[in-house]
Amino acid sequence: MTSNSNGESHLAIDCHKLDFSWNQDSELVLEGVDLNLGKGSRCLLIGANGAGKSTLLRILAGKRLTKTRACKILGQDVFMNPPNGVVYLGTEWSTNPVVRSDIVVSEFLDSVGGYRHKERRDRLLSILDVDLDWHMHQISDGERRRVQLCMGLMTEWDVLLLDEVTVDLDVLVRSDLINFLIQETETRGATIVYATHIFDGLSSFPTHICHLQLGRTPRPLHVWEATSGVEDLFKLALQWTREDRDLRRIKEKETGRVRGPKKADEVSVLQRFAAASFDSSPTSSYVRWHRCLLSSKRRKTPKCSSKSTTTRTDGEYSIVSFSDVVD
Ligand SMILES: Nc1ncnc2c1ncn2[C@@H]1O[C@H](COP(=O)(O)OP(=O)(O)OP(=O)(O)O)[C@@H](O)[C@H]1O
Repeated sequence: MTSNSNGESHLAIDCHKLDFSWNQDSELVLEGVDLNLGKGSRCLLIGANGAGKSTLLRILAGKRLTKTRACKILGQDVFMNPPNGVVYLGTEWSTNPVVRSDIVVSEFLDSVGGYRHKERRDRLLSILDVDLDWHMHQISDGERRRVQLCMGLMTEWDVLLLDEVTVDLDVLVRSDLINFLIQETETRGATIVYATHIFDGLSSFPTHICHLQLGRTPRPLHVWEATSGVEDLFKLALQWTREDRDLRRIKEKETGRVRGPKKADEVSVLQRFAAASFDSSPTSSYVRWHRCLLSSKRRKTPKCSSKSTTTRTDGEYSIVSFSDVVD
């Protein structure tokens, strides 16, 4: 780690050869990931779906334990000794029932300390165009996102970890927010890592771009030229994501895994049933499907109204004509 004469780290984020797997015996989801960012950096995290971006951000936020102590923020271990001033904002927040309950925004923000940061809170309320009188259960997804951003950004953070949280903002609010974030890094030396697939309005945002390829960082951090346009950003992301897909296909072929449609003989009985009967009346078919499952569990053999249309295959019932099955 780079440090000054006082032993303080120059790096806001110092992640070295990070490995992570979800279970002890499962494949590594992150392997040898390196991410070193100086204070004041703004890094876009780019990679295909499933590359590990959210996992990495959550590890940096100290929300997931890793076997090795590979990640430091502001010189401190992100899990064992997490530093103050790290804010993580992810998409899962909006699905929490609490933030969809009948609570007024002003009370909600006060409950997380908004009154202590009134000046910043008021600035963010203007930027994010938030009405303090909104009720959380009566606002749109984008409006709820704005409240989340206001809540998360009210305190003076040193490191901000963003996971796709600006995609549902309207273009004006998004643009004002991006300008606010740039200002925060330039005036206070705060650092941002932002995982996104949407690059509109972001060409002036990054100082660096990190490519996360199937859980690895295959190339050094890309230094972004402030003069480059959004098309350059999009082209770069497209090129990297194509590489990711080609590599993934090679890897999957090696292990015999294939995406897309399966061969006919691999399609399960129930899938065949679903395809055959959902076209006419999905709801009643669904109900009948459940009834059949229940009756097959209860009576071992589903009862059929007319000729016997069931045969047993590997402990399951193959339903030839499902409309014949009655409760
Ligand atoms: N709770 C979990 N248990 C097991 N595997 C998981 C879990 N959550 C995610 N994964 C797997 O970890 C890998 C990385 O997921 P992650 O959500 O970090 O990807 P991502 O790059 O953020 O994707 P996206 O762009 O779609 O948001 C994926 O293969 C995913 O299937």
